[in-house]
Amino acid sequence: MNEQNDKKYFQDYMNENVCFGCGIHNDQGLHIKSEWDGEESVCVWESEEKYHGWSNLMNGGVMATLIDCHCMCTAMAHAYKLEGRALNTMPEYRYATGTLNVKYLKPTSNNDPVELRAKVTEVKGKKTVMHCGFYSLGEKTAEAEVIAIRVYDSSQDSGANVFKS
Ligand SMILES: CCCCCCCCCCCCCC(=O)SCCNC(=O)CCNC(=O)[C@H](O)C(C)(C)COP(=O)(O)OP(=O)(O)OC[C@H]1O[C@@H](n2cnc3c(N)ncnc32)[C@H](O)[C@@H]1OP(=O)(O)O
Repeated sequence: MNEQNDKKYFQDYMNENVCFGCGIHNDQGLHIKSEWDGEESVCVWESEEKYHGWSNLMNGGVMATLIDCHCMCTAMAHAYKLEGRALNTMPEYRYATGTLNVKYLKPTSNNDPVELRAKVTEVKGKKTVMHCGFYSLGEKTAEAEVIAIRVYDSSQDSGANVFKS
């Protein structure tokens, strides 16, 4: 078996995740894959024709979704890391977007893979603040300030929690 096929990403540990951007259980989704590169989390993603904005440029909403999901998954992985435990351990945490502030700096080509690099800048209680750079051919074409809020903790009663499903 190809070594690449054995590789696991943050999203592979998110049970029951049907999210359009990061869910492994969404057949129509973007299927982003995030992993650590030192203190930063990295996601490389290739566009398809259905995600075009202009014929040669990426759609800005799709870019925002990539940033959003990469950062929510990064917040989750970072929380586990802070607790010194692996992603396949309990309790499970999930994060939702509180704030997503994207600045589009330059047009982004559809034709080449894009790279997202996120870094956690602050953790306070259930809030994780991140900066995310969005790169095309090594050039930064967008950047974002993102705030994730922990909305699910499997060790707590989730009876009335809408984020459980
Ligand atoms: C097992 C499960 C399976 C499912 C897997 C699914 C995985 C899916 C992954 C999907 C990924 C895709 C991603 C998606 O698409 S997620 C979908 C889009 N996002 C939402 O729907 C979120 C809707 N909003 C809410 O539910 C609540 O307002 C949230 C959860 C955001 C806050 O909640 P709550 O009201 O309880 O919070 P708190 O009052 O205790 O405040 C706590 C701290 O947070 C600070 N704060 C509060 N609000 C905001 C804000 N908007 N921006 C910045 N900061 C905010 C606040 O000042 C305080 O900080 P500090 O004062 O202490 O410093």
